[in-house]
Amino acid sequence: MMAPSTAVSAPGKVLLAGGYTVLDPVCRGLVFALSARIHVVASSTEAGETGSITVRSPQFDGAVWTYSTSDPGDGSAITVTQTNSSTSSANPFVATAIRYALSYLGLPHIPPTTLTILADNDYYSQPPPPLPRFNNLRTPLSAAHKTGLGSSAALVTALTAALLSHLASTDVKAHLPTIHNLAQAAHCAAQGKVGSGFDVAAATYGSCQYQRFPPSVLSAIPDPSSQTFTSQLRDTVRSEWPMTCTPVVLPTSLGIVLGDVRGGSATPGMVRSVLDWRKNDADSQATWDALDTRNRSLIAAVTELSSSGDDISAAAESITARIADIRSAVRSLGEKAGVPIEPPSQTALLDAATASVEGVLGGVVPGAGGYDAVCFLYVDAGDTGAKLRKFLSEYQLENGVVRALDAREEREGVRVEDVASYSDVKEYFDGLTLDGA
Ligand SMILES: Nc1ncnc2c1ncn2[C@@H]1O[C@H](COP(=O)(O)OP(=O)(O)O)[C@@H](O)[C@H]1O
Ligand SMILES: C[C@@](O)(CCOP(=O)(O)OP(=O)(O)O)CC(=O)O
Repeated sequence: MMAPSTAVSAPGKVLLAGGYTVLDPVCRGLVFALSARIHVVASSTEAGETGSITVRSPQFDGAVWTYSTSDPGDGSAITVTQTNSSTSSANPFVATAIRYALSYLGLPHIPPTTLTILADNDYYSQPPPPLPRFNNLRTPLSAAHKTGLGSSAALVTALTAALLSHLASTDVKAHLPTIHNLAQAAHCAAQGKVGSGFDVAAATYGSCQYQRFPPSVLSAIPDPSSQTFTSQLRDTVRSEWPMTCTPVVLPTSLGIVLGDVRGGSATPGMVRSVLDWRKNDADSQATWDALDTRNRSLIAAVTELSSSGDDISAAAESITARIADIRSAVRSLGEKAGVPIEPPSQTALLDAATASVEGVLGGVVPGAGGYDAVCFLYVDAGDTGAKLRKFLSEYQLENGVVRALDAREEREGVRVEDVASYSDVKEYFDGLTLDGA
C-alpha cells in the first residue's frame, strides 16, 4: 500500500576546494553539504488520470508543470509529456528526473501524483530578514536570483528519492548508491553536459572528499529513444561506479559561513575556458597539479583535525596558510586561463573579513568561483560566527551589502522527512492532504 504522502529532502553544497581540478578523475575535491535543503513532498490523489503527474513549486509565480506519462513498450524510455506547455515553460530538470526514475522502475501506470517542491530560503537572494520558512518569492522562478548552492542537483536528487520511495517503497537510506547513480544520470542528461558530479554526490551522501567517476560511465547510457535505453540505464545504475565520496566530518571546532554577494556566475562558460586553456597550453599541467596538491593538503589538515581530538589551537595557523595557498594557486590558474575565478572585488571581501574578524581562518570563492556566494571557515568559539555575520552584513559592495546566509554545514545527505513537519506551511498544499504512512 502506498503512503498517501511521502517527503524527502536533499542538501545544497559548497565546494570549498577543488573547483575545476575535480573535473579530473585523479584530483580531489572537498565538498560540504549544507543545512539549506530542497524538499519534495509526493502525494497520491484520487482525482485525475492514471499516469498524470503535477509538479508545483508554490514559492514562485506560475510554477506548475503537468505531465502525462506512457510506456512505448519497446525498451525505450517512458515518455513524460508536458501537458501545460502553452502556459508554462519547460523544466528539464524536473521532466528528466521523472522520466529516468519511472523508466528505471518500469512504472508507466502510476496513480495521479502531485509533487510539491519547497526550497529553503538560502537558495535565492531574498529580501532582508525576518523571513518565513520557505518564503514565497512572488516572482517567476526564472526571475529568482540563485546564490549558487546547487539547486538543480538537490532538486533532482530529492525528486529521484521521492519517486523511488513513494512509488516503489524504496528504503532511501538503504539504497543511496541507486539514488545517487540515477540522479547523476538524470542531472547530467538535463544539463546537457557531464560535470564532475560533486553536487549530486553531496546531495546524496553529504559532506565528503570527492573523486569523480569517469565520464564514460554515463556515456554508456544511450538516447532515451533507443530501445536499449531502459536496460542500459538499469545496468549503469546497478553497477559499482569507480568514484569516491569519502565522508568528511567538519571538526566541531570549525564553522562555515556563506555570504551572498547577489552576483551569480555563468559556470559553463568559465569551465569551457579553463578546459580549453588546459588542453592548449603546454605549461598548464604544472599549474593544475600545484592546485590539486594544495587542495589535498587542506583536505588532510581538516580530516586530521577531526580525527585527532580537534585541538584547533595547534591547527589554526596551518589551516589559515593552506587556504591562502589555495587562493593564490586559484588566482594564478584564473589569470593564466583568462577566467575571473577570484575577481578583485571578491579578493577584497575575502581579505577584509579574514583580517578584520579574529578567529576567521580564511575564505574562498567556492566551486567555479566568480560571483557566487563566498565561503569562510572560522574557529567556532565565542561570538566569532556572529561577528563574522555582522561584518558581512555591513560590508558594502557596489550593489548593496553582503547577506550572510543562514546555512551551516550539515553533514547528512538525502533523507526522508516527516510529512507532518510541513504543517506550518499548509497554504502550499492547497487541496492536498498531508498524511504520512
Ligand atoms: N525551487 C525550484 N522549483 C523548480 N525547479 C527548480 C527549483 N530550483 C531550481 N530548479 C530547476 O533547476 C534549474 C537551475 O539549475 P542550474 O541553473 O543548474 O542552477 P544551480 O547551479 O542552482 O543548480 C532551474 O532552471 C529549474 O529548472
Ligand atoms: C568548475 C566545477 O569544478 C565546479 C563548479 O562548482 P559550482 O559550485 O560553482 O557549481 P554550479 O552550482 O554548477 O555553478 C565544475 C564541476 O565540478 O562540475
